[in-house]
Amino acid sequence: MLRYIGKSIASKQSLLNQSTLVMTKNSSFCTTSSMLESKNTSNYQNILTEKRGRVAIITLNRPKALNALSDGLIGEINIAMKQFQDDKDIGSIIITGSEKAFAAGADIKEMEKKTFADAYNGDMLAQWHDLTTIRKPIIAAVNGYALGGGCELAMMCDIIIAGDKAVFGQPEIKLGTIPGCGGTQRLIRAIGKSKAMELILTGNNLNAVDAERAGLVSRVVPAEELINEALKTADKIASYSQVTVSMCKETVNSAYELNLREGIKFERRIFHSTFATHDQKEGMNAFVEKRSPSWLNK
Ligand SMILES: C=C(C)C(=O)SCCNC(=O)CCNC(=O)[C@H](O)C(C)(C)COP(=O)(O)OP(=O)(O)OC[C@H]1O[C@@H](n2cnc3c(N)ncnc32)[C@H](O)[C@@H]1OP(=O)(O)O
Repeated sequence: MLRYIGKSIASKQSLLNQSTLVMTKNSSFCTTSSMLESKNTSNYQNILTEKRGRVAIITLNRPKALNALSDGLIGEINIAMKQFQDDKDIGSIIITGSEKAFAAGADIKEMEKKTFADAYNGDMLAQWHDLTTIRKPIIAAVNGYALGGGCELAMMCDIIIAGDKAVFGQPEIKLGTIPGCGGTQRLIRAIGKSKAMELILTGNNLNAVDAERAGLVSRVVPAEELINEALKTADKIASYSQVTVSMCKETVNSAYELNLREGIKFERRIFHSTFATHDQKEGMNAFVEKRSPSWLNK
């Protein structure tokens, strides 16, 4: 499926389509308004975190710098992600920014004076990739600018939902450098070589509608509806068996690494292994008995 419709859409379809029928019957599914809320009380300087029922939300919070992704900000994202990864009550994670900017890229002021030795010896930007080790589904809810590292951060997530004013781009060429956090690799996989090459070589931006048409984002919603729409999707995913959701995410992501034959075989083996879980028995039995499933591996 990934090879036909792109990762952002494939992840969403794969994770959502498991059982629409079951979801409509599932009493544990809660609407965003009825979900328990708990706001962040920790000492983060650059992000806010909160829980809404089984969904965690990380909000980038450097408004004066348009959420430029400083080392400190990325470090805090990694700490929060790890905490939510370990939190059994959380089933999916949303990462978002402000109405003006998801993130305007890596922090240029922080990078400006670095030498090659600083960059190389410090393995600059390497810590960003920690995000890709998180096994719970991550939705990037993007309003405003997602440029450079901001676009790359969104592409590291599993699903991108865009507000209608969102703007994507890889403007590094204008700064005398190149994308350094997966942009040259992930963008080409998301939208194909010609479009990716044009964006990266010109530094031009892509608006939300064009980003959806190109397959970079799974859907576009009115800017003011972005968080609610992302929450509905995240909440639905979080209501399924967590072990199955993680298997699903891992299998979809394997299409990035494997050729078709290996990928199909890997998928079949993971599919087989779902038959070792309680939740496969429960899900199928609930369908047969016309009742809502009660997942064990929440
Ligand atoms: C991984 C890598 C290598 C990278 O990501 S490199 C960075 C790629 N990103 C970019 O090149 C985008 C840089 N930003 C911009 O082009 C413009 O800020 C935008 C996004 C078009 C918005 O323009 P405006 O609305 O006019 O806002 P603008 O006044 O430029 O920005 C507001 C503040 O945010 C700061 N800012 C914006 N993007 C920043 C960034 N990437 N790094 C550091 N500061 C940034 C900007 O310097 C300004 O600060 P100050 O008020 O102290 O001057």
